[in-house]
Amino acid sequence: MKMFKKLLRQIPEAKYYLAIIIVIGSVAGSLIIWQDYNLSYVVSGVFLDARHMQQVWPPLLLLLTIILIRALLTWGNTWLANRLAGRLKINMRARLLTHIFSAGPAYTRGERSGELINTIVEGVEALDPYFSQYLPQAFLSCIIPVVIFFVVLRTDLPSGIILLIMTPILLFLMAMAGMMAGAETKKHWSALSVMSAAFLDAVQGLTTLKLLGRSEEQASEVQRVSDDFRQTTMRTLRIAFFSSFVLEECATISTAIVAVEVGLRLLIGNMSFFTALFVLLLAPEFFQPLRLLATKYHAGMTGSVAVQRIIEILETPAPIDTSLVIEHGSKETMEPTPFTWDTIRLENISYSYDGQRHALHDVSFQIDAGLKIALIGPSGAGKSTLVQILLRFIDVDEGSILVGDQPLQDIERATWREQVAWVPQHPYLFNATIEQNIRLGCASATMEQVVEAARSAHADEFIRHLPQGYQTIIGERGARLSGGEAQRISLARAFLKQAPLVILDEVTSYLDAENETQILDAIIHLQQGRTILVIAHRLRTVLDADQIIVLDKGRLAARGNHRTLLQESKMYQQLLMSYQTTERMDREG
Ligand SMILES: Nc1ncnc2c1ncn2[C@@H]1O[C@H](COP(=O)(O)OP(=O)(O)OP(=O)(O)O)[C@@H](O)[C@H]1O
Repeated sequence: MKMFKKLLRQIPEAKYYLAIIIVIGSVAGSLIIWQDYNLSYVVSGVFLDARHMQQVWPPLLLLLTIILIRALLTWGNTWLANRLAGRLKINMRARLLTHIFSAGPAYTRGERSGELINTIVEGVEALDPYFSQYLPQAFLSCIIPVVIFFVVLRTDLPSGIILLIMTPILLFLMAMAGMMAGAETKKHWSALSVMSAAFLDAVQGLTTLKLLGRSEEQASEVQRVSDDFRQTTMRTLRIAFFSSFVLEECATISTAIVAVEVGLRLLIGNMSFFTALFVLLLAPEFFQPLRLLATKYHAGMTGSVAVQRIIEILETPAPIDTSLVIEHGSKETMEPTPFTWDTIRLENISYSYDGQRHALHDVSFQIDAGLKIALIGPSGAGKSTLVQILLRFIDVDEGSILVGDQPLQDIERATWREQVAWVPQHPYLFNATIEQNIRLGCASATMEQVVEAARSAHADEFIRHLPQGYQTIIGERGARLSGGEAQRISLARAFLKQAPLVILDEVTSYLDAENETQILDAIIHLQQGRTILVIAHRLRTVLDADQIIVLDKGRLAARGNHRTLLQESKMYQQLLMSYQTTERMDREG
């Protein structure tokens, strides 16, 4: 119930839809009493009181009208429920995606992508039967039987008492079924998430697994989790079918008891035929909502587990700004915002992912506009964390970052990100056309500007040789491009964005000579007139830098230019030696 309230808080309009569905459902459900009343009147009038057609014509007409109204109300309710479910799914998927984008890579790195995808696809899908069937039925099961009970009680006290005795037994059985199904559905959901994650891992890591000769082990792991999933599915379905069967039987027996009691009293002349027939018609209707609820129980349980996970994701603290930023993508314009700065000062910043170990500790340095800063350090030194902070995917725990005189945290994320272009080591390319991929740098750019950016990134030539040029679809993650080509598309995005600060994670993987020359050339071109912060992996980049920042185990180990660091920093000397060795090995193949 708590989760349900939280979900309704996320989607307020669902409340109104649900209220209308429940009101219409209650009216349609209650009309059955009137319908049964008229039916009993007509049947007892014709068979026992030998009434003529003219005498029963008005109640018969009324009966047909009620049946028609009920049919219309039920149809309208189904339409409304499906509409609510459809809107809800679209809304929820958008919210989840926006939230995950907003929480940024620091969040997704700590989660299994397969599990997140499962929640966005399957979890949101499970909201459909939950909202359109289970929830309205759960409410109607509380309303309609109560109304029918009071009508039966007023019409015939003994039958009312039988219903009163049978109801707690039925409710107890439902509660038992609910408890068993609840625990099993949770297991079922987590087995589904584990299976989705395992499949995604296996597909994404296919090349690595094949090369290491481990594909069979991974296949048997996938087989194992699939088997787990099959078993939990079977268990959940067994419970669902069994509980549905028990409830069905209990409702049938209860109706039969009322029928026997009414039949006996009718025989001994203790009851009128009209009352007996009316009570007999109402008794199954009393149990009908609960029976229907039992058939929707499984969908309801799956939905409520999915709701829990969805709320958990949505409640993960995320930055206030929910702008959608993909790599260095700016949202709208190429126009520079009226916002200038000449320095970025990092003052004693610290950050920890888990609240225990510092990924960055007490780091201070300054980035002057127009200069090229190289960031170096051994693996795990905190370079990527620093970049994540500057891209505002995470905020510092301690210390401050001043852009000019303004604290970075006070600048709206979207405004700040318009100032920054990010060229990662492994750029993410979407399964879209080349033009659309470059255009992520600036949505409103003209085609000429896109081509110009591609030309500056030395990408135009190879693009023109592709079958459909700029309109070629490049496959998931740019599967149909080489590493160097993907890198040049990413650089074209950065050119298109025209941001004053470029953050660059230099390519380390081996590129062929032509690709390497073109990329280095493009980077040099990109650096002109801009401030550059580069996670350097090449000797030449380090030597070219105006300032070098050396990080080690999250701390600032040294800073200065090449000449001073060579004399003063042992760490720097060691890093230079390791760069030299790597590059020599690369050259020697
Ligand atoms: N999402 C995360 N959750 C928890 N710890 C993390 C996370 N990302 C990084 N870390 C830890 O923070 C520290 C700094 O990592 P970071 O990725 O910033 O280093 P790096 O210098 O970029 O390393 P590399 O050169 O290998 O990419 C490491 O100890 C790493 O294990």
